[in-house]
Amino acid sequence: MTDKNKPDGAYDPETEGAEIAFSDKMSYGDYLGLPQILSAQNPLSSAPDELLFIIQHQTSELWMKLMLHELNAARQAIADDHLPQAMKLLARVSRIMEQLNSAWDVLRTMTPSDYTQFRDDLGMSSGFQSLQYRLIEFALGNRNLAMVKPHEHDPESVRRLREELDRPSLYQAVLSLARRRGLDVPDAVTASPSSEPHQEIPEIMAMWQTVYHDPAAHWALYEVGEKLVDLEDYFRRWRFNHVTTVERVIGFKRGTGGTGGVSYLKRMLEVELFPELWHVRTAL
Ligand code: HEM
Ligand SMILES: N[C@@H](CC(=O)c1ccccc1NC=O)C(=O)O
Repeated sequence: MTDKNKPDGAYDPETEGAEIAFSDKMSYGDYLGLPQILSAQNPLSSAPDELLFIIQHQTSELWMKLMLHELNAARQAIADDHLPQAMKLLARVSRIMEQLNSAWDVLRTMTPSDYTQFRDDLGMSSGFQSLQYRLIEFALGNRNLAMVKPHEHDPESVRRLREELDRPSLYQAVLSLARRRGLDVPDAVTASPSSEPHQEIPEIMAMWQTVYHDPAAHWALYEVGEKLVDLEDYFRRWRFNHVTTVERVIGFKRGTGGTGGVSYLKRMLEVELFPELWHVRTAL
């Protein structure tokens, strides 16, 4: 731009020393891969709200990517007995869940009339087929081999899901920690990675009772236990926000993924990731 085009007093980045020549240097957009990210919104209809719908899902998937990264790091830190690091990472996971939960407030502004303009274009695609969501559930301990099936068209997704099922869940990592700290955890609970949802086990309930009866004597486990309750609390809020938004937008229609829709999502509200940590409260 020539000087005569510059209004008096306007900020001139060049004279202030700001770099302006990026043909041979890495710029903001280069580093962040923005050309790829910002060209990945491809609405199938001319409905005004389809862009909202796409961006809502894409941003959720980005936060889920970070959540998986932090959850895996937390699980490793627990296995390595690096408790302060694990606590920091789990606190971050809860903040990420808060981001995911707040995002529903944007999508809630979409009415049934807005959504029905493009719902048919979605075909049979559905969040039910979200690989990262399933990996998160598996990592936390809500494991179910049947949920791998919708990914069978994609060998890389199946590989990642199976790899996850071959690792101890976050909850199993915590229970192994409890055993290392001298608490009574039956061998069978942590002997091999589980491929089924965790069911309440009386011995684990007794173990948490010991911890919660005397927090000072078992401080590390007490802190980890509360972090898990925090995490599940946020997770439940996500499920609740989802089912409420779904009922608001499609009522009791079947889902595009083929489930009963709201009836399926309500059933998922009953899932308990860390059942003993909730049930121990009644016994205190
Ligand atoms: C208007 C918005 C939405 C509607 C109407 C909707 C509807 C549904 C329905 C009916 C299901 C059950 C599966 C099926 O049969 O399709 C489902 C599952 C799912 N949706 Fe959504 N959804 C919406 C937004 C979102 C958003 C923003 C996300 C974030 C990524 C999301 C993620 C998921 C996931 C992960 C599942 C599987 C849940 C599970 O198996 O427990 N959905 N959705
Ligand atoms: N299952 C939704 C469709 C839906 O919401 C969706 C479709 C494609 C990609 C992500 C979606 N989000 C959550 O399920 C429905 O039945 O309307």
